Amino acid sequence: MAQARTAGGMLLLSSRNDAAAAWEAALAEVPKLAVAVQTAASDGGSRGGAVGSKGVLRRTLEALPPFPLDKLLLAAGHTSAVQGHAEREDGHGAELWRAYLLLSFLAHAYMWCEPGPPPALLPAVLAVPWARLSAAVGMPPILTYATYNLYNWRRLDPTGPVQLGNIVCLHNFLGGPDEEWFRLVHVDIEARAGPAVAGLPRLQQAAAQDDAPSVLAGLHAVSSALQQMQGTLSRMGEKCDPYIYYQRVRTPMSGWRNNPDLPQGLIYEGVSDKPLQLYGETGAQSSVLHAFDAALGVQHEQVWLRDYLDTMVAHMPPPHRAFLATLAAANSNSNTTTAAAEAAGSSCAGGDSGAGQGRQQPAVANVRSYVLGAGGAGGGELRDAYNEAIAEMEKFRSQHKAFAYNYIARWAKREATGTGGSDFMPALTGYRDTTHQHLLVPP
Ligand code: HEM
Repeated sequence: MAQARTAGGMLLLSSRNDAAAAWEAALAEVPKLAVAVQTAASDGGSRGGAVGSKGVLRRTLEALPPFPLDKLLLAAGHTSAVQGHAEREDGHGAELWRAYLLLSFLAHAYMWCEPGPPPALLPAVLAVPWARLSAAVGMPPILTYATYNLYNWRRLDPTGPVQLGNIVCLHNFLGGPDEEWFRLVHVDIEARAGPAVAGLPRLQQAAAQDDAPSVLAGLHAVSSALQQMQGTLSRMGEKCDPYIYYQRVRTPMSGWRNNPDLPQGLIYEGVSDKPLQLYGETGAQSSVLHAFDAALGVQHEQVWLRDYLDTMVAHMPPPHRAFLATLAAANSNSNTTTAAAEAAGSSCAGGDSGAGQGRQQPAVANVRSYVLGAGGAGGGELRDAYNEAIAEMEKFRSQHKAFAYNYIARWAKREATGTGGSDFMPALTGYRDTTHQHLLVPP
């Protein structure tokens, strides 16, 4: 997670020039403009709710000065030197990520924060800089889990922990406790998962070295993280009401692929005459469950389930993708391999960012194969620890599926898709059941 980048980036962009300051001001104003639009509509004002109609929010965004993109891209090299950590972590400057977040929020506000059907075209003033920034940071031009959650929070007490009670969001669409809490629960879950995720390469190395105590420790860390994640998820209802979530919180996260409101997709004016179809923001773009799947050798055999998760990986920051590729590569060979750790070179979760640059990597192995092959009493202990981790992952997926039902499916009048565009109830059942099928039975 990259709090420093986002908070620091906000100041950098605002102070760059008047145009940048105008864009930052618009972002801060989104919740106000969204309410103003709705008030006008209910008063019988300018908003009739017809396709393409424009209220004060859309008009304000269209009137923004050209986004100072070229200056930003030119300055990125200089910024990278200043923001050394951000440059190493993402391969791009903090300011570019800040601008990508800003454009993502404003584009989704333009699309979804006025009542009525969404427009079929995103105007060039938003579409062109958004598309160019997306390319610059290696992400798709759509709101992602990274911009919605991972780079969108700060601590109240900067010396305190990253946990509910000490974190707040930087930006909102409509605002209010339900939206804020929904997002912060995700951030807390990422923080609970972080240490175990960071330990996964070491777990695969321990398997390669036949270091059973370290494999046990790594598996216990995964179980413990998943238990804590369930604890946080169980708190969702404290401040995020299912009905408010369904009616208000979820809409701005939506995309334009497999979305009945935009069946053709969305035209990005000045970018492409053909509509683009892209999935919206979803927890499926968090690397945590993907990483646990990869490290424990959980494979989603059904093509449609696997394809969806693979597509979600393309919505993650490049270092997260590389980290997942590294973990998965260890599974392609049931013997040890060093190539795996060289595949991508850096970790999303605090790993050595200098990895893969000419240094020989420690051998890694498929953890599931290692546990399967371990005999004797030690083998039983390893199998129990592996099964506990799988069982906790199944519990998390089960609990999460219940939330998806309570917060979406039970309110939906027509067949609902998730904000990430999936046919989610069968999909979430499939992910849970596949996890269960990976429990090892005693020989
Ligand atoms: C009220 C709370 C939540 C709801 C309603 C919800 C809804 C959904 C839906 C509908 C999907 C299917 C993909 C899509 O089309 O969007 C999904 C997938 C997913 N969500 Fe959530 N989600 C919630 C909270 C969370 C949280 C807190 C996390 C933690 C990171 C999370 C992680 C995931 C993951 C990992 C997937 C992919 C499926 C899997 O690997 O099992 N979700 N979610």
